[in-house]
Amino acid sequence: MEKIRVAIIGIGNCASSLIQGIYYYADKKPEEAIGLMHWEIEGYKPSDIEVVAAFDIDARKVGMDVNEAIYAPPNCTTVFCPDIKPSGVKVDMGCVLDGVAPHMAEYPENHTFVVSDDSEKGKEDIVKILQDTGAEILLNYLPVGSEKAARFYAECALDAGCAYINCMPVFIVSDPEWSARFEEKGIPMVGDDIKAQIGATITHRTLANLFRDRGVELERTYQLNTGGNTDFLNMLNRDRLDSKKESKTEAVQSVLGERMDPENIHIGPSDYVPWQKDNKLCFLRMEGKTFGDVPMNIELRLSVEDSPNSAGCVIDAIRCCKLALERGIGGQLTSISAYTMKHPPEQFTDDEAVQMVEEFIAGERER
Ligand SMILES: O=P(O)(O)OC[C@H]1O[C@@H](O)[C@H](O)[C@@H](O)[C@@H]1O
Repeated sequence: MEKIRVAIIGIGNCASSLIQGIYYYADKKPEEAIGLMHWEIEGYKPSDIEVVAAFDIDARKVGMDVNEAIYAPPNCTTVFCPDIKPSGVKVDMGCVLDGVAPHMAEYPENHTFVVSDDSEKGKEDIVKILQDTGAEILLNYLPVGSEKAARFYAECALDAGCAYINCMPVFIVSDPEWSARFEEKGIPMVGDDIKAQIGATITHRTLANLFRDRGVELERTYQLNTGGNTDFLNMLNRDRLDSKKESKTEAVQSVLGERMDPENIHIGPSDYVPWQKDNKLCFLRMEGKTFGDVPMNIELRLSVEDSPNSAGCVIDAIRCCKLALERGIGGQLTSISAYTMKHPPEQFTDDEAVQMVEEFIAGERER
């Protein structure tokens, strides 16, 4: 099978889980493969993904082989595939822009953040690397709040002719102007903001759907999230959270039909607890009224390792993106975006999205 050539921006925990997964599933038989939504997508297995370029700005990773950088601090996710051989792909210094929150340098030792003193790359350098390495897909794992950097790399993807998968909450794929530019060039895009396999968002959406289907009005709800990875540390800076909150809230609101009064819905990252490392806890409460106007509520606590939970969706987004490249489809990929992203171009229920993805894979729907 032909390889799917991917370039990654941000070699943090999410990239670590994804790359570990590529190797982890390589020597598995389909019947042994646990944790995948699809073993094969039109013949593409997880191990058909190849990382051909990598960008970061942290001195602890730049210059290192990408297969070693995935275990370097501050990465702290579970290692389920140790001792991966070097790939020969070095982590290149990227472009900083707003990719680092100012408070990052102030945090405890394992998070002490030092920007590499390698010279920053400009757009032309990055486009050249993408072209020289034959990258077909550019995967964006920048930190929440990197509005300028996310758009900068999207421009690089456009110039290099690479598909763009946007795993974080800057609205690019869901923006019709950006999508039109990608469509014009025949380049597909998937986004925005990854929705984990069994994460806070899909759990909250599923329960909201249940309330709606069973005629129970959801009157008040919150979703509080804590974690100890760099994502949660970064999100201590409230100024970086606008699009994150919008993405997460809209993902739940969209299932309800009627919009809730913003006072009655509170969803967002809530605190950084260093010892939790990549373990994310989500505390959910939903209050409603059943038959006869009688009140009820649900309290739920979800505990997941954040990054493998994200990789389980990205592994399918990459393979669907490859199908679009082969089929010459440019612009927003509606079905896989609705299935794997919190803020897709168009929201569908998760049941509808799963069906749409199967139709897309089978070639029965264009996007
Ligand atoms: O649990 P949710 O709401 O689906 O969100 C999950 C994802 O949200 C993203 O914003 C994080 O960067 C990922 O690490 C994470 O897996």
